[in-house]
Amino acid sequence: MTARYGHSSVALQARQLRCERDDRVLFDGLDVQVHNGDLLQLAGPNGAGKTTLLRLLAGLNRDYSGDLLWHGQDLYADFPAYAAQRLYQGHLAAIKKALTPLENLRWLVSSWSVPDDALWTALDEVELGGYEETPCQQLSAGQQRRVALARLCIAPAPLWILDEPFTALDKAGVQWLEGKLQQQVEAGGAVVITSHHALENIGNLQRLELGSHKV
Ligand SMILES: Nc1ncnc2c1ncn2[C@@H]1O[C@H](COP(=O)(O)OP(=O)(O)OP(=O)(O)O)[C@@H](O)[C@H]1O
Repeated sequence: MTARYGHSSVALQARQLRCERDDRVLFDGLDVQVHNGDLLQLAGPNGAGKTTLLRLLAGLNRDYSGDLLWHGQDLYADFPAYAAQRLYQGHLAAIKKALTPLENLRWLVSSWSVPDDALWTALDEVELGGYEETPCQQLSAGQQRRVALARLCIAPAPLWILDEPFTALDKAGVQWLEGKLQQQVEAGGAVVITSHHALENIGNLQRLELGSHKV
């Protein structure tokens, strides 16, 4: 199929990355390469540094040494341009509970020009048809997660950085999300993900095990 996001070059790269937390070295000398069309799963025990690494890669934390590059350029050389290319979903759904799914989604995709009818279609795709204008505090945990994930349907970001996105999803939701990940890599997009969910069925899977560094 034609790759929406271009040929298979190195998209995101970490070189000799080091990060410490409270005098504990989480990783040191870490080299990571994510190509267009790759799905990189970060693995490792609780506290190994998976979320920390995702936040570094997303540009949400600058407490590191080493290099972080997006298509060969430092992440911070033109950070707004990088931020518009990557979609970050933290381990919490991180939606505003007083707002409706429609209002949340409008805010979540505000970096991109997404017409309102696409928001309705996305909410329908995540089985929230009929709940579009219900305050999110009245939705279940899985439905709230679906609100956050609905942006995967519409945000034209070539890089997805996802922290435990399967949390709270039911079987149908898990299948839907697996399908979205597959579509993203087939379209030449890249995904970096932490998940305890098996992702072996998705193409171009790579795994990076964290947690080998001691104090
Ligand atoms: N803001 C912070 N300040 C100090 N220490 C932190 C901070 N954030 C994380 N840590 C520490 O860094 C280590 C790595 O945390 P992190 O959340 O990256 O691990 P993780 O691999 O994602 O774990 P889990 O599987 O439990 O989600 C932990 O020991 C944690 O206590």
